[in-house]
Amino acid sequence: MELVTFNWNFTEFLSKKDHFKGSPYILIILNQPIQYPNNIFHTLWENAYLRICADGGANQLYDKFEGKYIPNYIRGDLDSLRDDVHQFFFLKGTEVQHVSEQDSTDFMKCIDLISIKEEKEEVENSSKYNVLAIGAFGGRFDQTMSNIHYLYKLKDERKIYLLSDKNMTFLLDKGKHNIFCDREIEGPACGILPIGVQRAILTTTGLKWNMTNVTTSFGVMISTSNILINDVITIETDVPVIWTVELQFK
Ligand SMILES: Nc1ncnc2c1ncn2[C@@H]1O[C@H](COP(=O)(O)OP(=O)(O)OP(=O)(O)O)[C@@H](O)[C@H]1O
Ligand SMILES: Cc1ncc(C[n+]2csc(CCO)c2C)c(N)n1
Repeated sequence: MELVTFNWNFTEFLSKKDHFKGSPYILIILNQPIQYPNNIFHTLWENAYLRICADGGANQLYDKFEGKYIPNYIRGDLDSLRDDVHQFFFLKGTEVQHVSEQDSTDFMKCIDLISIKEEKEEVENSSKYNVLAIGAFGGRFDQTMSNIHYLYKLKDERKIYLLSDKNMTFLLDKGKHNIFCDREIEGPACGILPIGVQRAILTTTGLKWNMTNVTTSFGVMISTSNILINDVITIETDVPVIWTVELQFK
């Protein structure tokens, strides 16, 4: 059977607003310090169709930029959102949504909001918004793993890019992938992680250590500390795996 081909181009999100031709995306700000250079954050913010803070993500936005950027929504169980930040953004017109349910994270609650809006706007399945979630990796390993878990849960729904200032990560579903890299920003280090699967059979091009029908599996062999050597990386996988690449903003 013909394998599905997917194309990925993260750096299109970094083109200046007037030149942005990528698919529309929604920016979710998670609760980790915002450490991008200001111009990079500004571009990610400006290019986004909507901006949502997951609970304490609003504290990070407020502390870093002192109210220069006003999100459309703050959503979560609101156990991390500070009162002063709540009050400030509320008065500036942000819609603050309290969802008390304790079986999904604030990140997932933000994705739920996107689905609710898409349903209302009658967005077709093929045009669902991509998501760029910043602050996805950091102190707590359970939070980091939960963010990755949602890549699996939502893989048939939309493209989700998990970001920190040092990493960019997304899920490669079963099939063929062309990953277009801007090596001024992405790499050199990268990895392909067979998380959530027994094993993955991988074939790659564009890496220093390529694989041809290699079985990778935790406890046996996984490809980490690999190196980008082309601007286009191709990866074929028989099951979903995680692609991760380091970022360097100069
Ligand atoms: N240390 C971390 N590493 C990675 N992601 C994080 C971390 N801390 C928070 N996040 C992300 O930010 C979101 C909002 O986090 P926040 O700290 O405001 O709420 P929380 O109550 O600790 O988390 P939750 O209720 O979602 O479990 C989380 O859902 C998660 O996706
Ligand atoms: C088996 C199981 N483990 C942990 C939690 C707790 N939990 C999961 S997500 C979340 C965050 C809510 O903002 C919390 C508290 C649960 N419900 N079920």
